[in-house]
Amino acid sequence: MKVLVAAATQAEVKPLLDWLEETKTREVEVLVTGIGMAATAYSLGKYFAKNRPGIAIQAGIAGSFRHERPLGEVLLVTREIFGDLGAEDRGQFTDLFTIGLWQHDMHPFTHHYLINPLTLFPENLQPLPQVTGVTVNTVSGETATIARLEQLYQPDIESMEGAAFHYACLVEGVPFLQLRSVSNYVEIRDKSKWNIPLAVKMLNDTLKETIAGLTSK
Ligand SMILES: O=C(O)c1cccc(C(=O)CC[C@H]2O[C@@H](n3cnc4c(=O)[nH]cnc43)[C@H](O)[C@@H]2O)c1
Repeated sequence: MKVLVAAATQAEVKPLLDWLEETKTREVEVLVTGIGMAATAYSLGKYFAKNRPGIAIQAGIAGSFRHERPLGEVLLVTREIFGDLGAEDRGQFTDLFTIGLWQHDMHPFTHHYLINPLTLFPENLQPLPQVTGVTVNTVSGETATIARLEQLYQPDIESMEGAAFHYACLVEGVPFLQLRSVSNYVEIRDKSKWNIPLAVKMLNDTLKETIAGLTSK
């Protein structure tokens, strides 16, 4: 089966790239989409216009709203939402559903979430915690922003690409998985507390296992 791995940056999937080279795995294509929703949507749209993978896997690091989740933990994001697409109305954020520009159950949304139906689930994938992701253009670092996102959407993690990936795969009918490892907590910004090397290592260990199962390596 042809597997697409989409990542925002090459650094997030470098161990996987090295392993694919070592094992001479040919069924896997890695697409470095760039950071953010616009770059991800453009890159995936262009890719799907010419290619039809059996499964697409988005792999990346993320911030966790849940402080009980240890840094480095790998999560399967099964529900996504756009976190800052809307309008400000007298100091209050209102999303496109509440404004009425989008309907809650319009395709590909299910009650305003982008839900992975998990039509293809690799047998060897360890039972990872299934979580909800919110996707934003700006990494949240203010108490008011964090409280707003938690109150509106009850997210477990935050990324800058997840919802764009779910949207593209759902519209194209491509089975998909979003794997994220926790590199930091969503809190008042302190980059010294992030652990990107650990998150990248754990993410890539899970990615290799998943791909080995899909390609019988
Ligand atoms: O140095 C920075 O300020 C910085 C900010 C965001 C991301 C990075 C990266 O190096 C990785 C890019 C990737 O990371 C995801 N990410 C990680 N933590 C968060 C978060 O708390 N909120 C949103 N996104 C996060 C994101 O998907 C980026 O594409 C460096």
